[in-house]
Amino acid sequence: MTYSVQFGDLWPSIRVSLLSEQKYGALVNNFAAWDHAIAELEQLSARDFVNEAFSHWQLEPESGPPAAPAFWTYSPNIRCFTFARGDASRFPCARLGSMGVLDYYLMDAASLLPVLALGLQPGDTVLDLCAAPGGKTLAMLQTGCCRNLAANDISSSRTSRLQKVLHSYVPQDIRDGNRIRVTSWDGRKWGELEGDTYDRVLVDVPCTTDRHSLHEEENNIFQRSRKKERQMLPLLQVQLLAAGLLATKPGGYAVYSTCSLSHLQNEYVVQGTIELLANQYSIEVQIEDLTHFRKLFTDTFFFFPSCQVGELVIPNLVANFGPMYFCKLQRLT
Ligand SMILES: C[S@@+](CC[C@H](N)C(=O)[O-])C[C@H]1O[C@@H](n2cnc3c(N)ncnc32)[C@H](O)[C@@H]1O
Repeated sequence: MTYSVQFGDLWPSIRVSLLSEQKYGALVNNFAAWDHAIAELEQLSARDFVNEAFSHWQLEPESGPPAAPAFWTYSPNIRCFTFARGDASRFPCARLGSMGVLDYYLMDAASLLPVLALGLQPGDTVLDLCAAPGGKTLAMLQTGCCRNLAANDISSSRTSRLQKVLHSYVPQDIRDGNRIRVTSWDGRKWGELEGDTYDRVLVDVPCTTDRHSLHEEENNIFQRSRKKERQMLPLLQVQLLAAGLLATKPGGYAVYSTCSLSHLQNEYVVQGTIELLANQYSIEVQIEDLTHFRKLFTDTFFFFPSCQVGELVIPNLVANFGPMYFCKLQRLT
């Protein structure tokens, strides 16, 4: 009922897509023999939507981002293969390669957009505040940009899943070095723990996980017994985003993301947090315009056309990715 009001004519199509099988992307593991993985994925007629979008932009700059430097603010070295629109093929399971790690990671391709938007640069110190099970952490590691990466999640069982993902995809010498730190703390306290510390912060918050909630009975967030928790979600999201921004260095960037369609959990949280930081901490935060980003990936995803801040990928039967909301913020002071 809420979403039919929020999305109007678009809702029936979003709804039927949410109820249908979702599409995946295969994130190529640069720590494996990636050339083999790419050859295999190309044989399946999948395409690397990230690099295809960038090459298309270079050939036709007038349809791409307004100025060349904007291009380089995307996180580099990420390769993710998807099947074309309308092609509902599935990827085979990832295989263990000669380097002892799996060759690709299957995830909702829209989940890469927050990582691409974060715009990692070589030598960055990075915080992933709500990291488990670790798809986005792995994507950030693929960029080769992280001088240090702190991956945190309050749930110890989910943190174990994150450790397993790292174990399966990242070689031991990189895991054992002091570049990756995995913790299981309450992210809401991060501003007090490590204020003004990180160049880039990802705040991929707990939400109503709309697609998942439609298909999974167990521990469903829409159960009557979890009503209070559900009502408190926007507050928790504001607290986590505020902590993420406090942990960001002045001049650094944070990306807020959810896999919910709800404006209450998306745009309202962003706007509420900006006000909170201004009023309580006199910290100024600016929202980055991602319109060019939407244009860049318009061949792969359907975007909701009327977001006031941030971008929202909406599920569609021929490109059944998302939902994924993301908003990029720069901490100015
Ligand atoms: C959407 S999931 C993160 C998905 C992850 N970023 C990925 O790409 O695989 C949200 C996560 O937030 C965690 N979480 C919930 N409350 C938290 C808190 N107060 N501090 C840190 N993490 C929290 C949950 O345990 C959950 O794993």
